Amino acid sequence: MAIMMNVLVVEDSKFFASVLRKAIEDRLGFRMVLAASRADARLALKEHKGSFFAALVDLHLPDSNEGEVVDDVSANNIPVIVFTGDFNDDMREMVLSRNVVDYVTKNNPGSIEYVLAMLRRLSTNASATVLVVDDSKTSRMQFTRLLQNHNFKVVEANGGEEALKVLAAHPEIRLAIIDYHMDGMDGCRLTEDIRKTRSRDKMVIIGISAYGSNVLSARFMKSGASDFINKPFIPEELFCRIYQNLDFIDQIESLTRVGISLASARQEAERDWSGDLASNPAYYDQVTALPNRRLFIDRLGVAMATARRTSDKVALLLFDLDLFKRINDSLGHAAGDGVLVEIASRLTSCVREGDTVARIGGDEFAMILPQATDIDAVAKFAERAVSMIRTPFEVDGRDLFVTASVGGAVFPDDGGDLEALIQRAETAMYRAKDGGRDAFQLYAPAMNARSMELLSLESELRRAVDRSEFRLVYQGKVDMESGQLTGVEALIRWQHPTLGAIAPNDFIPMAESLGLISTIGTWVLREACRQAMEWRGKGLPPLCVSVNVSPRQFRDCDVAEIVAETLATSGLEPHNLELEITESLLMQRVDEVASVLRDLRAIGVKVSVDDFGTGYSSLSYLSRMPLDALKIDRTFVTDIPDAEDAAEIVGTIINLAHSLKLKAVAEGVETVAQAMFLHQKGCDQVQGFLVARPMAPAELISLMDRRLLSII
Ligand SMILES: Nc1nc2c(ncn2[C@@H]2O[C@@H]3COP(=O)(O)O[C@H]4[C@@H](O)[C@H](n5cnc6c(=O)[nH]c(N)nc65)O[C@@H]4COP(=O)(O)O[C@H]3[C@H]2O)c(=O)[nH]1
Repeated sequence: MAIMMNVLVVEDSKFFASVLRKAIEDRLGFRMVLAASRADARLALKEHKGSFFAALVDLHLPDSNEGEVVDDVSANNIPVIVFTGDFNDDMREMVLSRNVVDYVTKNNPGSIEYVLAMLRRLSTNASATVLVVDDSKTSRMQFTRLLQNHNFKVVEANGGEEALKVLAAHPEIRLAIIDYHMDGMDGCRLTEDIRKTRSRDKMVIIGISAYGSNVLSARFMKSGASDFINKPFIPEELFCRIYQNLDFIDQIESLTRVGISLASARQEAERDWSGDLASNPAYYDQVTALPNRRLFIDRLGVAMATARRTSDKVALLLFDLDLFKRINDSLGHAAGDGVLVEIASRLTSCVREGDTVARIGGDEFAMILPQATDIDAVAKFAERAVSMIRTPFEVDGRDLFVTASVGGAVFPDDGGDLEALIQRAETAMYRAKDGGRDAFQLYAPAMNARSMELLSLESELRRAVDRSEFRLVYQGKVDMESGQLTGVEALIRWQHPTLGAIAPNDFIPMAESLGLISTIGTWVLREACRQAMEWRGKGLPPLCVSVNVSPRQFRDCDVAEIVAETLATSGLEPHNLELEITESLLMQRVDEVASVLRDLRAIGVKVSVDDFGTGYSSLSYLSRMPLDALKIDRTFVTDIPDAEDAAEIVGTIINLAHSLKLKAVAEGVETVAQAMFLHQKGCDQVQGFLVARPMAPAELISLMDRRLLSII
């Protein structure tokens, strides 16, 4: 079917409309259909149904609220670029929550050029087909939705074998996104098989995995993948990689058209860029101008080969920024990019000539230090780098604190080949994270056994759901005035057949990235409500039971509906159920989340914000959300009463909660001194080892009529 190259422009300024018409029609040769109001836009969508490949939408229109036209256009499956005057934070959040392709501020220099480049890209996408290979239907659907937002045509395959058949039937496919973990043929095998077909040597293949990023990335690249992304990722990262790779292949294709072979075309393309190497998107990250993952793998290979000849050592350091996603979620991607640029410049400033600093993933950096004979010096250097990252810096007028977990491994002592060395450095990095983050850890052989265990956990986690290997423990919450139990928090444990009880921090992130969290979360909710009713059946007083709900559950299923259904089935009164949500959820897709929270409030269920203080909540959002309590994060409670900063923060959160008419709950209370400080500051409830450890349901019964805390 021929694609009509029409662009819908919803714009009430005659000046901008005429500038855009000139640019879109004269320079790009597309037809522009203008609508000066929401009413006009609706008419145009009806009259020209199916003919728009993109829409440019101004948010300030005489007859609509911000966002309404975006919704009208998106409902017709047309990719939207928001093109508007000044943006404030609320508008940015609103736009991002609607999955628009991008937003552009009209008066910025170069904004028209940028819009034209995007329209050109969207028109090309309209004829480009992408293959998504994943054996999880939810993941496939998510990729498809994202790609269709950018105008790509998408075909899906449920596994390796099906993918090969689809490729044979669709020669037009230019790009494949392939998950690593699939039953039968894994993603790397599939990539190898695809590359064996001559006609597919120029296809872009992007490998995806939820776990074990750097080792797998090396494996994927060796199998012939063009790039690799770690799940979870932000859509911007995915599209940045897709476009960089498609652009690179376009350059190669234009060279091969004039008779140059693929290998020499690659060299040619590199030479072409050599004047300004750092802007070559195939090898350099476009945000920080550092070498990207592809060039990093290449340089590490060269450093190791050289060291093998000269009997030298090479140190590899992997940096993972702690909780970086929160900065992106809360402050926006521009602030996130600012942080990355600053970190890149700090890391670059401390290396010697011949060392490599690379950005190898969304929040991952790497350093290659050749001739690293003195391991103590490497460790000292890495610790200095960790403390440099920790120094606060200003982004958009705010002071931000970023920390990194760093793992190091040395060639050839810790690993004799690329894959092994990366895997060891990564294992050490995870150990630094597990140990409390903001630290450097050098690889030690004993770590490997644990990391191999965790890798194999992934497939077992899928099976654990069917085999009912989960159980819940309950931790009491105590009222500060009466000292009595007021409620319990349900905490999940995975009872692994050989490894024993596994803590949630070791598998919940994995469950989230594997798309299993909704199934697990629904089980937790049902089991907690059932348990609450069982206690009641034994004649115990009613207790409010709290359940953690991960942000992914809000995205993947209708939480309010599941809650209503569970309450109806179990018979638990709504006011005896509380959902604990994360602070970062409040900052994502604000309107959608607020509406689910309102539905929950209408049912009568309570909602509290967990780990409060670790994100960057905006007060305006907080006051708009129907909430019941703020739970002060354990990291602050640990440091009270002695550390002044923590004491101040805790006091402020308690006051904030009270001024928003919410309860303040402190978690992780371990000492009497902490409890006394919290009481003095007016905290309403406490939870922590001081009053009760998480325990099995039968044990909890003994606490129910005891005074658990006595402050005065
Ligand atoms: N050091 C110290 N620790 C204390 C103290 N009091 C409580 N804790 C621990 O702090 C965590 C409190 O839960 P959370 O902040 O909601 O943090 C939870 C929650 O975010 C998540 N989680 C647990 N169960 C579920 C679940 O069913 N669904 C989801 N989505 N997440 C869950 O995993 C996190 C960790 O859970 P746990 O390992 O059970 O760890 C629990 C608890 O055992 C104390 O005085 N000192």
